[in-house]
Amino acid sequence: MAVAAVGTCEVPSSRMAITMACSMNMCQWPFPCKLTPLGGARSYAASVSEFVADALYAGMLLMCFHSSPLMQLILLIACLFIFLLCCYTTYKHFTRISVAGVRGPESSSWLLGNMPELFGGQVGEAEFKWQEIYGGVVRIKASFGEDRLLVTDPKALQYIYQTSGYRFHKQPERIELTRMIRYAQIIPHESPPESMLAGVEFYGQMETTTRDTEKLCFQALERPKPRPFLPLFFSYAAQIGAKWKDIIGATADQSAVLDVTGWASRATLDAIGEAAFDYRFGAMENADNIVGTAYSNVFMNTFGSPSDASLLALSLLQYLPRCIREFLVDHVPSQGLEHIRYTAQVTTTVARELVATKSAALLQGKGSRDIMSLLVKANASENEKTKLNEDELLSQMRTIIMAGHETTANSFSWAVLELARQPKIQSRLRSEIRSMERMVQARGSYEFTTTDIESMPYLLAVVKVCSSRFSIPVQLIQKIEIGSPPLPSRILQQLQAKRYRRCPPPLFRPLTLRSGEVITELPIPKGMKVIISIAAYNRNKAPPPPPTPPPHPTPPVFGHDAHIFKPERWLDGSMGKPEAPVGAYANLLTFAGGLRTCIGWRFAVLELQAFLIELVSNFEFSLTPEAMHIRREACIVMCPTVEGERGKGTQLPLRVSVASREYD
Ligand code: HEM
Repeated sequence: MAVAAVGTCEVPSSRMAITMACSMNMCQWPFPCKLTPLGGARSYAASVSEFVADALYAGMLLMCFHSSPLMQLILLIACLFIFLLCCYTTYKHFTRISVAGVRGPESSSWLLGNMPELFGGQVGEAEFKWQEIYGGVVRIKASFGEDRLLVTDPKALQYIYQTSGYRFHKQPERIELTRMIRYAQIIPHESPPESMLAGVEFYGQMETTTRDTEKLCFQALERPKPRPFLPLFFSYAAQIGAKWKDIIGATADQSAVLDVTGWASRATLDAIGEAAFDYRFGAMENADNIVGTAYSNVFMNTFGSPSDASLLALSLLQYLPRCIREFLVDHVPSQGLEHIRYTAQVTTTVARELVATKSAALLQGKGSRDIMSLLVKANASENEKTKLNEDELLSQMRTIIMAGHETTANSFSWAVLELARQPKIQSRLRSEIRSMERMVQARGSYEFTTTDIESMPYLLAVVKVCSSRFSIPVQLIQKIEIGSPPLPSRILQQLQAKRYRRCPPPLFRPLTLRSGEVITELPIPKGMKVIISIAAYNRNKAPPPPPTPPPHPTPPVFGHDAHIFKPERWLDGSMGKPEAPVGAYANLLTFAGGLRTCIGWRFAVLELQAFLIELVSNFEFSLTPEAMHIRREACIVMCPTVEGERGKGTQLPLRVSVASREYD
């Protein structure tokens, strides 16, 4: 063994032999091998033996050269100390839960790991490939040789989102970026702990508090009666339609190339403003309005096509104390960060105006029931527990605008792109919409109700497949296992009553380790960062786990043809009842799941349905030469860009013409 050879003149050659054996994958060390920072398949054994051998060898040489007995004693103690320290770290290494045995891609860079592949390519490119080769849990490398788990296994995701949702929080470096949108003004009021993990717990607490505020927003979004959103969505879709008809009417061939994403973005900004805050941003009337302009391309500029330097900078953030992290994110001169800071400033100004107006209305007893009015009411509450401070109010507004407008706009754009690529699906959808229109008109109305929409199976299937499974707006979510969660005592009591234990997450599909061993449960160590790939889960082909005896065989996740765009999947009964349901909507992870489910998911789905009904009924979409080269740009929200024209930002140029009603 490496350590046994220490102390003889054979040390260097024995060490070299072990290192060579390891680098040639010949290492006979009985424990799972870990990639060392320098890359290549060198084992942990080699690294430790190399370090111990170097240290002891140097110590012994020094001892030989020093004649003073005191110096020799000190060196002996130092050598002993190093030896014991190495024994301890080796013991810890092999007794703590390790993910080193999980298979994953090699990384060519110790500095950046697999991050450039994950974030530099188009959405899903890397994850689809890794999922196909390695299965539902993949070990990938982050910067400085750090292991991360990329998870797409449904049962492991159930564990992360549902069973142990409180243990998984946002990562510090990602939180910094979220803070730009949401927390910027709240943090100075708190005095959080300094350590990295404690910092995460602090944010965890903040996340828990914020989720309480979100509940309030959720109530406002989920109440269908006081603010009926459907007519509002139809009216904004109709506004787009009217503008398009004007543009098309002025062309010689009665068709025009239009940037569908740009139009959808303006309409969804106005819709969220009116629905959530009872506020008119006026983006549809004025393309140059200040809020719309501030938000335009913000995701693309801030997160799109990250350079190696920015990936490295983002990784380094996690090792810095919180105050330095914040200072850097708030002040570093970078085009992307400056854009997002500007967006936050603009929204804060509008939010302040809004708070003043709503507070005045509340004082006069004219309080409305939109989200902002509910939040302002909570702000004015006598009850210290439910009281919100003004900063939190403003941050909620920023979050809702950011989370609730670009996501839906992009979702709609991807749906329309797929329809342009698949004219048969587009006409079948149009026929269903028009036949429902006739039924609505037959009862003397012009407005679709939610019940009408619910009885349009093809539309429901298209929304599920186009904009949720196939072209997901949010690519991935990163979480960190924080160990004991900072829970409110009420929830802790509930968990204790249920004898809450920490069990390893089970796996839907058994996982083959590097050693060839097959496991059905995978322990996730404390501090481990997991990456939940929404894109890859939504196209998970995993077959049912064996054995699946009749009469109730377990259905696969999305089947062997998961990469094929096929709305019929939801109509022919092939989806079955999922064995491990994960997300809130159609067993998809598009809107996350469990404790972290998007608060606006019903709102978003309804808005998408209304936009599709109105615009597909009236217009025909076809591909342009540029639309043949659309990139699925990975910038938190998946944005469309044109290959070779990424400098122009988000765009989806499609040919739009008025759909004929001749054969109706
Ligand atoms: C197609 C549209 C949408 C998609 C795909 C989507 C997706 C998501 C996802 C995946 C998350 C979880 C993020 C995480 O765990 O870190 C989330 C959170 C959230 N969503 Fe949505 N969402 C959409 C529309 C909306 C709308 C319309 C609203 C508001 C009206 C909204 C408000 C929120 C909020 C407030 C959060 C929590 C943000 C946070 O914790 O930082 N979303 N959404």
